[in-house]
Amino acid sequence: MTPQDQARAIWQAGVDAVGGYAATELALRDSARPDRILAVGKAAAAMARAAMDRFPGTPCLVVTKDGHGDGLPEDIELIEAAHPVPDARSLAGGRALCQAIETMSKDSSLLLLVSGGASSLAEDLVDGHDLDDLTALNTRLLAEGLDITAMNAERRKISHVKGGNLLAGFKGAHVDVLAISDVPGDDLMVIGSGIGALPDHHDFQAQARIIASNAHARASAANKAAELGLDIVANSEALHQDLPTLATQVGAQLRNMPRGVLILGGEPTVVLPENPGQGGRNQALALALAKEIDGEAELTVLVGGTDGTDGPTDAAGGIVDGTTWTIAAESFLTAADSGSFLAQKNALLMTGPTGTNVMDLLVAIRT
Ligand SMILES: Nc1ncnc2c1ncn2[C@@H]1O[C@H](COP(=O)(O)OP(=O)(O)OP(=O)(O)O)[C@@H](O)[C@H]1O
Ligand SMILES: O=C(O)[C@H](O)CO
Repeated sequence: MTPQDQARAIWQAGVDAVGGYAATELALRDSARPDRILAVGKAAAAMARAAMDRFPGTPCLVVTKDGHGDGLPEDIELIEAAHPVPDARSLAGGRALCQAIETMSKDSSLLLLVSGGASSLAEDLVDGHDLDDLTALNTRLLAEGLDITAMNAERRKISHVKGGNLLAGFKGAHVDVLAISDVPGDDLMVIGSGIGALPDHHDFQAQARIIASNAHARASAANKAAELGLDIVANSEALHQDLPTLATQVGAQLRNMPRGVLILGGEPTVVLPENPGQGGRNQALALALAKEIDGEAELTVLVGGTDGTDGPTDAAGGIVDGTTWTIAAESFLTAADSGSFLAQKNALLMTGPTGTNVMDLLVAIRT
């Protein structure tokens, strides 16, 4: 196995361990049949499939990202919408979720399946705001280098579904919320801007559980590395700063690491130029790290979004080594066009939607 194959296998083991289907299936093992299933987020289709296999025939609505609902059975109602910047279908998704909840009867029970991406995919705006405001807000937030906690605090301010507002409309008896976390601290008020958060005051019985997270993925990635006979040099959720700072820090860590595997999770923040090129956080970090490890023949670094789609691209991330960087790469890095450079070098990580979303995962190997 080449170091590149090993890095791919370790990353994939991490992602597989937090698959939306398996995590939901496990979580529902002892649950009673709900009257309605609603699923929203990038992992919504996988989570809904598991719920429908467990409770066939239950009315089910999935609101997910374009292409992420492919192949869903016809008895599941599907709304696909834009991500990371919402579109009119996001408003349709938000309204459909609200309507589904508001029409539930007094003694009914709801299963709500939440995963990251929901902030963009489902929205119902408070009075005085329209789609133009929504897209402008999101475009600005995505370019400003804010972390997800700060970004989602802004998104909640104009939303009728976020911050516990969706479940505030539930007049039934019981709600079970299962969430896959793609935020630091696994806070339900931040995942999807709190679309699955419980309102401050409610009369229904409620259970809310985080069923998969970045920590789960990293633990399984580390198990895979051990299985491959590699030493774990470090395993932590450390990717939470702005990209240039992180590239410098992780770059130094990589240059100094002994033989073995380094596993890092998290979500770097990115400040974008006015007209960004083709890329995403993971591709940008991979390319910035290629510069840091230029000439280090024993190092291979894979950086990938666990959802399988990095920024507004089809790639999940990038895989680089000590030979990837060239002088020409500098202008791609500056123009936020890392994807174009990595594509030329055949260094893109392509997985397609993975059925989960637990932030980003970096796997570095020194042979
Ligand atoms: N050309 C680019 N180069 C680098 N980063 C980019 C580029 N275009 C967009 N981004 C970044 O991609 C991120 C949004 O895309 P992505 O879907 O991967 O994020 P996400 O955090 O996984 O979304 P969510 O949290 O809603 O699931 C933002 O951080 C944005 O700044
Ligand atoms: O949708 C969102 O807000 C992010 O993915 C965090 O959950």
